[in-house]
Order: sequence, then C-alpha cells, then structure tokens
Amino acid sequence: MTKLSVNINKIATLRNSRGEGKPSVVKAAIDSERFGAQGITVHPRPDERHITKQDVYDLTEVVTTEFNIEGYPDQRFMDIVKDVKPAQATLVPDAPDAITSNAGWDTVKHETYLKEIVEKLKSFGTRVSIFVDPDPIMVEGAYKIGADRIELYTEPYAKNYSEDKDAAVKPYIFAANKAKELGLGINAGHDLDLENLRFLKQSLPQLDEVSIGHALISDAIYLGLDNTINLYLQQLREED
Ligand SMILES: CC(=O)[C@@H](O)[C@H](O)COP(=O)(O)O
Ligand SMILES: NCC(=O)COP(=O)(O)O
Repeated sequence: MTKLSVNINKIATLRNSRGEGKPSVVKAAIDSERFGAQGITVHPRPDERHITKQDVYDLTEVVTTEFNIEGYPDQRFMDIVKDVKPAQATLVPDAPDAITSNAGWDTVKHETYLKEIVEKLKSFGTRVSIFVDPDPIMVEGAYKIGADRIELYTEPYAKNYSEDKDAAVKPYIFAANKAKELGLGINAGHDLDLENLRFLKQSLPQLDEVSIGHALISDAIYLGLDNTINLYLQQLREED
C-alpha cells in the first residue's frame, strides 16, 4: 500500500500572509488525518516563509500518523529533529533562498557528509529518507550513506507527463528497481497531483509513500480538504 503524507506547508503560507493564527496548521493536520491522510509532512525552511520551527513543536503534539520533517540538514534542522524525533526525516539539498525544492542530492559527491548526518539522525530513532533525482547512481549513493529510503524527486515527471507519460516515468522505474534491489524504501514527491498520481503509482507498484502539498492544498480551495484528500487516496488504491 502506498501511503499519502499531506504536506501542509501551504496552509502556513496562507496563515503567515496575515501574521495571525488563521488557518491553523495544527487544525489542518488534525483534520487531514481525520479525513484519511496517513502522514503529515512539513518543511520548516530557514526563512520560515511558511512552516515555522514553533509549528513543528506544536504539530508533534497532535500528529498521530507518520510525521515527516523535510529540510536541509543544517544545525537548526538537526536540533529540531533531535527534539521532535519524527517518524521520518527527509533530507533535501535546498539552498536557504530556494523558491522550492528543485533537485535531488548528489549522494556520490556528498557521501562523507551525508553518511555522518544519516548516522546522527538514525541515532535519534528517526527513519531517514534522501531526496534524489531518478538516477540509479544517486540511489546507490543513498544506500551507501545508510539511508532507509529514497524520495524520488518527481517534478521532471510532472512536467513531462502530459507530453509523453511513458517517457516521463521511465527513469523512475529504473531508479525504483535499483532501490528495491538494494533494500531501500521508496517515497516520491514534488508536483504530484490528481492528474499524474495514478499513473506514477501504477508504474511504481512498490511505492511506500507519496508526500503531496502544493497541488492538494490548491485543489482543496475548490473541492474541500476532506473531499480532496479522499480523491488523492482514490488515485493510490490498486483496485480502482
Ligand atoms: C521536498 C519537496 O519537494 C517539497 O516538500 C518541498 O519541500 C516543497 O517546499 P515548498 O512547499 O516550500 O515549495
Ligand atoms: N516531498 C514533496 C512534498 O512534501 C510536497 O511537494 P509538493 O506537492 O508541494 O510539490
């Protein structure tokens, strides 16, 4: 079964636009889980453009499914994960001023650095996922640094999906097969939506988790959060 982890970054974006507490990210997490989300993902970026450090501490008190904290492993991130001990930490190579995550790790070039980080995160009792491009070499690098899972960066898939979905998904099949061969768990995320999710799932039956935020929260503005989460869950059900 592929789990849906709802990324609530964009709830915090809307909240921060007025500098007050509405909409509440805590309420969004509680309700998302009540509506069927099997995980909550947040990305507490250094500039706190959306999810703040305090949000993470508030959320850890209420999240009952899997809490997934994404981020670049600077000291602030490591301190947060050490304190909160989420089910999963997902390492992304984002620069502090990146408008969004736009690449996977070079797990070969940064092997020594990442190996130390992964070891420390695992000592907190947290599962570690490494954000990578769909490149078997980068997947193998994630294995060598001791990661538990990879997260396949799916923006390229999403971008090419409408033009040629078979070509778009092909690198991901190779990368996922490599991960499986090495015993790594397989997550995926970035720019997944109601149009492209089902085909990805059908193409990668071994997918453990997708984390989806921007499109899902955007859809929820029109369709409602309950209905939207269930539409995404429906895309992940094998039998449909
Ligand atoms: C790692 C990833 O692809 C996304 O979770 C990313 O963290 C989204 O960040 P923004 O919500 O800031 O665009
Ligand atoms: N790891 C991907 C994620 O959490 C959400 O990415 P997006 O759906 O906001 O692009």
